[in-house]
Amino acid sequence: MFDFQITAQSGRARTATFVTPRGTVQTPMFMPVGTQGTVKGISPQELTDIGSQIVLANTYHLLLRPGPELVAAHGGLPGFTAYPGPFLTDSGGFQVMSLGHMRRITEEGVTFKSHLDGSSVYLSPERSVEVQQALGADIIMAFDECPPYPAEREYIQASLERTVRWLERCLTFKSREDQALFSIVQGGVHADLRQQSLDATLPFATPGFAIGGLAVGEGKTEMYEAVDYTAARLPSGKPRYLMGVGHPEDLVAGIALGVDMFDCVYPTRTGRFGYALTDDGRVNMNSSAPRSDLGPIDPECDCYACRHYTRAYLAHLIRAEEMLAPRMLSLHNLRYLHRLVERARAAIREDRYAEWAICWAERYFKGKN
Ligand SMILES: CNc1nc2c(CCNCC3CCCC3)c3nc(N)[nH]c(=O)c3cc2[nH]1
Repeated sequence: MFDFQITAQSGRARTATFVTPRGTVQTPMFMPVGTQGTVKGISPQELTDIGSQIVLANTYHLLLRPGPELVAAHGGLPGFTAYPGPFLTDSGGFQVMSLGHMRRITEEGVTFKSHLDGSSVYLSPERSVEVQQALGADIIMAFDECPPYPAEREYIQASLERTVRWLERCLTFKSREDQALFSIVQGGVHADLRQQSLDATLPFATPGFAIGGLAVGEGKTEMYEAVDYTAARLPSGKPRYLMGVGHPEDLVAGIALGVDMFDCVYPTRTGRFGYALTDDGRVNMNSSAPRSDLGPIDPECDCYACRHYTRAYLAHLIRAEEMLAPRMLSLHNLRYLHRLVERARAAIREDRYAEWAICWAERYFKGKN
């Protein structure tokens, strides 16, 4: 179980298969985000049709509503959502950080106020693992702290040391053998703190490792430098998961640096806002130009929207505030990212990833200044 086998390599980019209890997946992969047990507006059948493999859900949100007991009563997330999985759940650490003022962090854990009704909620390494075991995901995440950006070096260092102590508590408490717990490397944008987090985290030899603490407002250069440094020092025989990333160019760059797994709300969120991803950049479907365009969003895309609808029809739906619009743009954007990583995997297998990535980027950024 959780066997990770590299099948091809091109520079630091690699393709691999990863065995989970609910299916063997191909990496590099993009994982759609289904915060509340649904990828907003997209059905499980549609997710499968567009090539989704692992879907994410969130401990924080599902703990608050409907509660882990109800999900467990369905046999876990697959029974609850009708998506067969595999599933990955985040530990709630990030969401608590992003709640800002509404939380208090101690060595024991974090107390925060529910964003739903203001009630006091408590998360700790043990409670996070307990909830994730009840939710029944195939991959669960260590309860960590993702420091805010910017943050003092001293804070980042103290935080990463606590995150390692929390990791040990997660592993001590964990009782299910059919779930892989991934540890999370922190350290902000400081190479020496990244190294300290690596030195303390690697000995736990978890089935996979995540690069955390990034995509929180630091510049792209700082993010890529931290990803470059960390990914190169994670074991090559285990999956590397870059949390919360990202835009198409971030996936292409991350794969070049040896990252295998990505998640981000971007494709679905920007789709709901009326933006469509293409190889020529992002298209604003809210503007006037698409209204008279009888072509598809992307002639090279095979998704339902691109096979059935013109840009003009979708622009009409947006202006009419019809719910099919955000659904179809989200579906297309997810398919775009799945196709992007499918093409990346093909380029890796042909050992021409660098050439493919440069060619993709030249076209993608041609329209942008
Ligand atoms: C967007 N940027 C970003 N996201 C991060 C996330 C969240 C990743 N996405 C999770 C899904 C979103 C809702 C359902 C699960 C991070 N998560 C953790 N635990 N630790 C990070 O350092 C961490 C760091 C992150 N940076």
